[in-house]
Amino acid sequence: MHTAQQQTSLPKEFIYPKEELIQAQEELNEPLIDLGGIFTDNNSVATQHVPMLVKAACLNHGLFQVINHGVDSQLINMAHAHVNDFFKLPLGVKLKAQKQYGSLWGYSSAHAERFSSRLPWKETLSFNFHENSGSNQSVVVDFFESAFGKEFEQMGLVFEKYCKAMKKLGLVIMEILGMSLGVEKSYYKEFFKDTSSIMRCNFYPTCQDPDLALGTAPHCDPNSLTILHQDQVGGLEVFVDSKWKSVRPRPDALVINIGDTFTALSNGIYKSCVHRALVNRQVERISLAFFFCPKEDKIIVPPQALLVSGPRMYPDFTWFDLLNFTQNHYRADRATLQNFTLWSLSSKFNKQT
Ligand SMILES: C=C1C[C@]23C[C@H]1CC[C@H]2[C@]1(C)CCC[C@@](C)(C(=O)O)[C@H]1[C@@H]3C(=O)O
Ligand SMILES: O=C(O)CCC(=O)C(=O)O
Ligand SMILES: [Fe+2]
Repeated sequence: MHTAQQQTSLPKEFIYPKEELIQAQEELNEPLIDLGGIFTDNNSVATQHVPMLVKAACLNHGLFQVINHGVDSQLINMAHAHVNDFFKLPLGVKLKAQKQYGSLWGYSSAHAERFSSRLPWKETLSFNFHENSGSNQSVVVDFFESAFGKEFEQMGLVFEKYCKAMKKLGLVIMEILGMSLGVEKSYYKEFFKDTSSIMRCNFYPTCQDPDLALGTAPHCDPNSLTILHQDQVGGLEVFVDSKWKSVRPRPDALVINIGDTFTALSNGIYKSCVHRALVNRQVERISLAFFFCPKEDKIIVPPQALLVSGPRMYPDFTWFDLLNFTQNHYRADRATLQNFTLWSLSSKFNKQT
């Protein structure tokens, strides 16, 4: 048990073991990648330099930042302003969309509906994003209006636009990732064109004892790619070379990290980034995470070009299977993909016998 436990007013559900709380002493030296001017007239990536930088980061730790990414800075600011206003609303309003056990959508305070220890010091608002072919109906506006009422239409419209911009950028990154791995340029871009993704707004309140709690515990994102915008407070850290390193907030940049599903799609070549978020005593923090995911029923298979030099590292699975694992069987952490692999192999084995 933590020795400081008796001297803190922090509820014990929020206290993490001492060894998980060692703070970063240095900044991550991730590449800051300029996406300005890398496209040809038909919107295709026309430089080898960017894929080379991306490759180095993804072989090493799985995180890089991009600038001149094409997402309107006003849109990002509006998204942050709406999120700030949302989390300042009375609890009763936020609870209109209370996240239910077994669902990913809605408002959650500390994931207390799911877990009872190592609770994260955060509130979250999560919703689904996909583009309905043939329909003008926006899933995002629908979510806000049906959860909170017509007054939330504007927030829904801002986030609809934000998610569309994230999807567009996600597809560009997929092209860059394909080039960097030496596979056919359009392979991953095609694979993800019908993505159904998860948008999550994270709000980290100030914490009376930030040395005992975590905003988000160490984990790899189970999805394929995460595009994150953090405010200027700081708190995001990456585990690399057996040390925690902080990721410097840059207002004009988006943080991109590789998730477990992309690790599987690259046959284990690219690292899913181990990261966490700290909290602090002085100032609350907001981050906007767009979890870029494959369509739920698509089989995750690496391209043939990555299979010539060695065996398959992971079994066939779908995003539906891995998502279900993280929501119903296992709390996502740094070993999700490894444990999912063991679990799915043993459940297939059990089905056969
Ligand atoms: C599929 C998902 C599970 C989580 C939300 C999305 C993508 C990231 C995952 C998460 C953020 C990883 C850390 C643990 C987690 C429980 C959290 O702190 O929010 C994870 C999400 C979740 O299961 O809700
Ligand atoms: O808030 C952050 O900086 C990171 C959040 C995160 O890792 C997540 O939501 O998956
Ligand atoms: Fe994450």
